[in-house]
Formats: sequence, structure tokens, C-alpha cells
Amino acid sequence: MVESKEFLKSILDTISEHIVVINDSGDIKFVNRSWQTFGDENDCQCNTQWEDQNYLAICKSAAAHGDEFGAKAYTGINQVINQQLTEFYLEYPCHSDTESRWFMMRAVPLKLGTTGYVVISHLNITERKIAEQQVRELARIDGLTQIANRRHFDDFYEQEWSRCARLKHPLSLAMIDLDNFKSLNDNFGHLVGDICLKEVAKLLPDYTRRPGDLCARYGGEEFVLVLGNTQCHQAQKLVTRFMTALNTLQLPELAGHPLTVSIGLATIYPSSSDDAMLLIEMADSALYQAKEAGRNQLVIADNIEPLNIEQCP
Ligand SMILES: Nc1nc2c(ncn2[C@@H]2O[C@H](COP(=O)(O)OP(=O)(O)OP(=O)(O)O)[C@@H](O)[C@H]2O)c(=O)[nH]1
Repeated sequence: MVESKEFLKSILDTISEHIVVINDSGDIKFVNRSWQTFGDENDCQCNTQWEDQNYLAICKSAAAHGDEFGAKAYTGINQVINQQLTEFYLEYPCHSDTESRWFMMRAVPLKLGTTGYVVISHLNITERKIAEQQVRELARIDGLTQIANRRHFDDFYEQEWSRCARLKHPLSLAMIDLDNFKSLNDNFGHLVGDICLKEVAKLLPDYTRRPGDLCARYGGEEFVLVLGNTQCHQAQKLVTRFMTALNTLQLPELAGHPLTVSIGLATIYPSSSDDAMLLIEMADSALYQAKEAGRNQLVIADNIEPLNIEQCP
């Protein structure tokens, strides 16, 4: 029997999942070598005497310190103990100072005679999580220009609108449309058209550097700048600098033909009761005016004059 116990323990020690077995009160009754090693490598304070620890108390203490995963683990494991769940899964981050890591916890009941236990295993799922993150990132980037796509813009803009409404900050938005792009495509070919789009997109991130800023491809030959907590005159400066940079852009493919844009700029103090489309419509109609006035210019929407911050309620 002793031999077979040793044999089974040796097998559990070869498994890369971290395994801990607790009784119905949460007292730790067994940990495998992976668990022990992970504790040692991560400076876990209780690593030398795991068998003296209470796993549920550890989860509860983590929860009390604001760790939502500690709280979920505590609830889930208790549900397994109380037979409300036949198994419990939890994916959670466990980052070290140097690397991002994620684990999946699985808790299943184990009955030996009259004594109830729970076997809890932790599987490292970092590779899958990183792959998922990369897929998510790709879904937010425009394939041609490598800046944010429309979907990313929609999400970002909605969040920035709410953030500025909450903090009573001004929000500026610039709609940028390449001029006469159809004839550029017709004269120089679509590949040259694509190069122009990429060159414009390369310039834009220089004007959207703050966390509340974003440049995105809005669609076709249209780009958008979101400038959170930015007054109209500040946004005007940024947009004007962008137009100057574009004027000096030399594109050999265009054989001396200048690449110009028309821009509509609008600023608003968002309110949670307003429709976030309002600012987009304002910038859009200013852009329309810029086109009507002969292109290659900036028009600022003047239908809502931004308030001075002190005047805001
Ligand atoms: N090369 C290329 N062309 C595109 C892309 N997306 C949209 N276009 C073209 O951009 C052109 C936009 O044409 P219009 O909407 O008439 O605008 P415009 O010719 O720039 O005229 P104005 O905006 O009034 O100055 C169309 O010919 C589209 O086919 C793209 O990804 N690559």
C-alpha cells in the first residue's frame, strides 16, 4: 500500500498542472510537485507548509483585498463542496513582474469513503490567451493602413464620449477626406491610391498621442481623429499641423501631383443625454462645407460654440 501511495504520488508529480487537494473545510491535504515548484518560484509566502494552509481562507483573503478572481474561486469551490456544482472552471490572470500569464482552475469533487475532498488543478493557458488577444487586436486594425478600423473607432468613440460627459471635458472630432481620390485612382491606378492611403495613415498617429485620442480609417478614403479632453483651438492646431505635414509629403508615385485633404472639425461638451452621433454629424457637415468651398481646407463646425470649462455645470 505504501509502495502504491508513493507510486501514485510520483505520477502526480510528473503532471505539469498544479494540483491541490482540499477537504470539505478547505484544509489543504495534498499538493503535487508542480504546485510546490510554482509556489517556490513565485515567492509564495506559505510555500513550505502548504499542508497547514486553508485554501478557502486564502481565496477569501484575496477577495477581501479586492481580487475578483479570489472571490469567484471562493464561491465556485464552495458550490462544489455543497454539491451545487459537479465541477467549477475559472480562467484567471496571474501575471508575474516579467511576464503575462493566465491559468484555468478546475475544481471537482472526490469522495473517499465518507470523506469529501475537492481536487483543484491549475492549467497554464497563457499561449491560448495570447493567441486570442492577437486575434482581437487584428480585428481592430485596418488591413491596408494598419491603424484602427471603423469597429475600433465605434467602440473607442462611444467610451470617450461617456468619459468626457462624466468628467465634463470637451471632445473634438476631425473628419478627414482625401480630395479627388476617384480621379487619383483613375489616373494613377488603385495601387497608387492605396499607397496614398497608407502614407496619410502613417502621419496621423503623430497627432493622436494621448490615451483619449485615436486615429482611425473611417471608411474608403476617409479618416477620423478623436481628440478627448481637447478644446477646439487645440484640435485646430493639431489638424493644421497635420495638413502642413501632408503638404510637404513627397510621393514619387504621384509625379508632382499634390495630395490634399478636406477636413471638418467639431468640438462639443458631451452630455450623457445627447446622442453621440451629434458630434460626428457636426464634423461631417463641416467636411461637406470644406468640399463645397473648393477642397484642401479645414472648416470648423460653428453651430455649437464650445463652452469655457469654468462655464460648465
Ligand atoms: N485605392 C483605393 N481607393 C479607394 C479605397 N477605398 C475607397 N476608394 C476610392 O475612393 C474614391 C472616393 O471617391 P469619391 O467618394 O467620389 O470622392 P473623391 O473622388 O475623393 O471626391 P471628393 O471627396 O469630393 O474630393 C472611390 O473611387 C473609391 O473607389 C481603397 O482602399 N483604395
